[in-house]
Amino acid sequence: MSNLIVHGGRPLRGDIIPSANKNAVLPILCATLLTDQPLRLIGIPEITDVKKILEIFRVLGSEVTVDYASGVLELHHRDTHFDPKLHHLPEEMRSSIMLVPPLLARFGVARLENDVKGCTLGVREIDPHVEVFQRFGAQVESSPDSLIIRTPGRMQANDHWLDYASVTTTENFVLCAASAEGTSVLTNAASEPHVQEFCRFMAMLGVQIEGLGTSRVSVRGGGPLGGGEFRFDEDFHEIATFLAMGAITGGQVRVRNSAPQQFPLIDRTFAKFGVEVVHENGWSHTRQNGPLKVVKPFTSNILTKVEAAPWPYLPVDLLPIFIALGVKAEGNTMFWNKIYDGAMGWSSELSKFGAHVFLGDPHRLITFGGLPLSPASVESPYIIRVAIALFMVAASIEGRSEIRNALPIRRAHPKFVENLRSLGAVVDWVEED
Ligand SMILES: CC(=O)N[C@H]1[C@@H](OP(=O)(O)OP(=O)(O)OC[C@H]2O[C@@H](n3ccc(=O)[nH]c3=O)[C@H](O)[C@@H]2O)O[C@H](CO)[C@@H](O)[C@@H]1O
Ligand SMILES: C=C(OP(=O)(O)O)C(=O)O
Repeated sequence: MSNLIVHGGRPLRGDIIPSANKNAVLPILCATLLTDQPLRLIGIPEITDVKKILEIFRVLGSEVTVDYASGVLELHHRDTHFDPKLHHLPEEMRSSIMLVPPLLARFGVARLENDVKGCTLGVREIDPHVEVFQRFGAQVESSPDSLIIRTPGRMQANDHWLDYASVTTTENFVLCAASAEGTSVLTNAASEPHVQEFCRFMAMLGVQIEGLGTSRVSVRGGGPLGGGEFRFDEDFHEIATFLAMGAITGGQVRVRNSAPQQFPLIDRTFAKFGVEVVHENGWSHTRQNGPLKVVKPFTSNILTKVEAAPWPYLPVDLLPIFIALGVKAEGNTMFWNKIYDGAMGWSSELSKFGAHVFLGDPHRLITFGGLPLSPASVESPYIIRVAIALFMVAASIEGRSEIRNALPIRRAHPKFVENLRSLGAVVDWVEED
């Protein structure tokens, strides 16, 4: 087990250059397998999920050259082969599911392990994915530990309407549609910034996509796919996270941010805790007047509310970070996770710091913030952003705290501890058997 030890109570200050967004990088890595032409990806982050995907590419015989220091990845899937009896896709990460369409397109068969659930946020359905594969002509067979998916011939273009705007199902639809002859249209498509970034990569490969950033995406596929060079965008999760680190510790962190147009709702959410986010000259920083305080709504008898749902709502992966601010800010806030049914169970860990939180139902949590907090040893579930939120609370409290099982952070944030140290944090990884 990897634990984070932090000696908190120090205001964090300084500049951060954010890394790429794991949830853009991973579908893009999966998509590279569609083409046998050489590719150069710039800004590849050194995170465990990336390493797992690159490892399976090597096992499949692809050429992989990566230099994390310069952030350059060269990929060439020329002599790549796949055998479902021999090759297992990476487990404990959601993105493996997006290797299925390229495997189908190139080898007519894919095998998906059962554990592609990723963070333990509650139900992570695979049925919407299976429906997409079937609509494109795939046959899906269930075995005790995996699914075997086969396409008897070429995938067939089709139209589909999702039950809900699922991020990875939208990406899987685009991946299937890229290989299917003709135009396929997806309605109720997800439109998160990482979905848009992924679609821009697909366009670079030669796929024609319309409706980027909307809930109806049209994909013209079946043509030859090329190679090329692609530079990853900055990760809005990491930008918001480091801004919040500054705010919760009473410091001020400046983060490079080339896409402030993605931030209006994120900024308004910070403002609910008395934190102003300022975007200028390609950078963002926070400003606050004294300790954090929940801003009361004008409507009488309701709580200040933070609602997370598919984009353009507040991204659900940012909710734990704002819950940390809610614990610290004087006043009461209701946090509403409209997506996951099991993403709030960790709230009992917050009480170990002396925080008062109330889990009304699996989707709704109320923080009664601003109480005196003391350092503690807390245990993170396998949820990246929760390990970070627990760290944030700990960093705001004077004394030694421990976040046990904080390893999921390494799935998404390269140099997390190094970045924190550059801001003045006293923090270390400690390994435990
Ligand atoms: C690799 C990757 O990109 N992972 C992200 C992706 O996961 P992922 O694509 O798995 O998330 P989905 O959008 O499919 O949603 C996850 C689950 O939430 C439930 N659900 C979702 C939306 C909805 O309107 N109704 C509903 O019930 C379903 O049970 C679904 O299985 O999107 C999630 C939601 O932004 C993020 O937390 C994950 O970080
Ligand atoms: C939940 C996340 O990732 P995954 O879907 O891969 O578990 C996340 O990035 O916060």
